Amino acid sequence: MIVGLPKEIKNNENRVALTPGGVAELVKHGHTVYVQATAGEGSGFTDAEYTSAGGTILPTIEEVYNIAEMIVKVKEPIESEYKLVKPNQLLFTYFHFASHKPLTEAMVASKAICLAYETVEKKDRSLPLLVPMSEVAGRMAIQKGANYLEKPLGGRGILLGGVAGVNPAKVLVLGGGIVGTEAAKMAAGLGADVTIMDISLPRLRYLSDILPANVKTVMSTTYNIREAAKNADLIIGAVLIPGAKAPALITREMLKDLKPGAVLVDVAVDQGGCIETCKPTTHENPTFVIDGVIHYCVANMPGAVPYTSTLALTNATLPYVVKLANKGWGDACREDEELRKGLNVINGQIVYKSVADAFNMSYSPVENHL
Ligand SMILES: NC(=O)C1=CN([C@@H]2O[C@H](COP(=O)(O)OP(=O)(O)OC[C@H]3O[C@@H](n4cnc5c(N)ncnc54)[C@H](O)[C@@H]3O)[C@@H](O)[C@H]2O)C=CC1
Ligand SMILES: CC(=O)C(=O)O
Ligand SMILES: [Mg+2]
Repeated sequence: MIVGLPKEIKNNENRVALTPGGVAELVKHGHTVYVQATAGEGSGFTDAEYTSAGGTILPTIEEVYNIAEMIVKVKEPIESEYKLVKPNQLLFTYFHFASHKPLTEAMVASKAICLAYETVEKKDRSLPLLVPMSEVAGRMAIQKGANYLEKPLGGRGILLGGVAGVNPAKVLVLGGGIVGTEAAKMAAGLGADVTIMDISLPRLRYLSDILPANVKTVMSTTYNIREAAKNADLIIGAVLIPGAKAPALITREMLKDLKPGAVLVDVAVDQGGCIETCKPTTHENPTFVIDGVIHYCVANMPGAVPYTSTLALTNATLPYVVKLANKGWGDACREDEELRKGLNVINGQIVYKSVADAFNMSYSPVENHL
């Protein structure tokens, strides 16, 4: 198969979807890989390394999209890329469709095959291609939150861990999945007073077992969220309903009861956010303030730490990339239920129910296309 590796063009997105090692693996299986010039630069990989791994460098993004049967990316195509996507071309990347109608409409119109990293799902319901980036973003959320709590950046001026004789900051984590667990661990490690909420009692039991004593587990209900939010210095949004738009757990109306200078980090922003006032921001301009509360809503947080994120992401994606290249998307998805769950758009039809539901668009079960 002819595989294309474009350079990411989202704001401050420094990751790349294949390392030179990944290219070598595809070449070993008989595939041809075209790499856009400087695609790996942000992650520390030179064009020469891709060439010696067996890849061919192309100067422009247009040439890469034009020649490739499968495009392997990190982030969803942005507007300038929509016109480059071809009918029957396979795109394997994060899409987060349910939070972005224009992207959904553009990919439907393109008649391409969109296989989304974030909905590839194992039998145990875990999301193997989301996990590594959620680990990164969960850990980063506390670094960012601690930073924006500093007075010169507009925050309350409280140190997460406090010091001897002074109370630590209160951190509220909404959602106890991968992002939430990593955030709670980091905040606890810094000595904060942490509360983590989830709607799953078995998950809360597990978290209560593994997390240290300065993390309390609490059932996620509107009442409990409202009470905990009033006292929180830092709130992390980390809920997910796979493929669907996130529920608004912190509403516009709750903001007036929050502490002035409190910080909200809505990691779930890529699925629309679980804080009603959240809208996507960029690494260049990451925050905005409403009612005296700082909002940090960067939709590609791991893009800022590409030396960690590119390796973590490609460790997880490469086996699936090789399988798709070896078998083609049809056979690969027929045989492999995990990959089949990743199919969101096929040839002009939405085949993932919660994406269709998010926009009241028509839905066509994936089985009709395999
Ligand atoms: N902004 C960024 O750069 C990044 C964003 N993300 C996003 O972070 C979000 C979370 O991802 P993961 O932790 O991997 O998901 P996950 O599936 O591991 O965890 C989500 C948790 O939310 C819980 N949940 C669902 N509804 C809830 C409610 N009403 N109240 C409390 N908990 C609720 C679920 O029970 C589950 O435990 C996703 O939207 C993901 O795309 C992930 C990585 C990077
Ligand atoms: C998961 C995701 O959206 C990211 O890593 O940017
Ligand atoms: Mg994202």
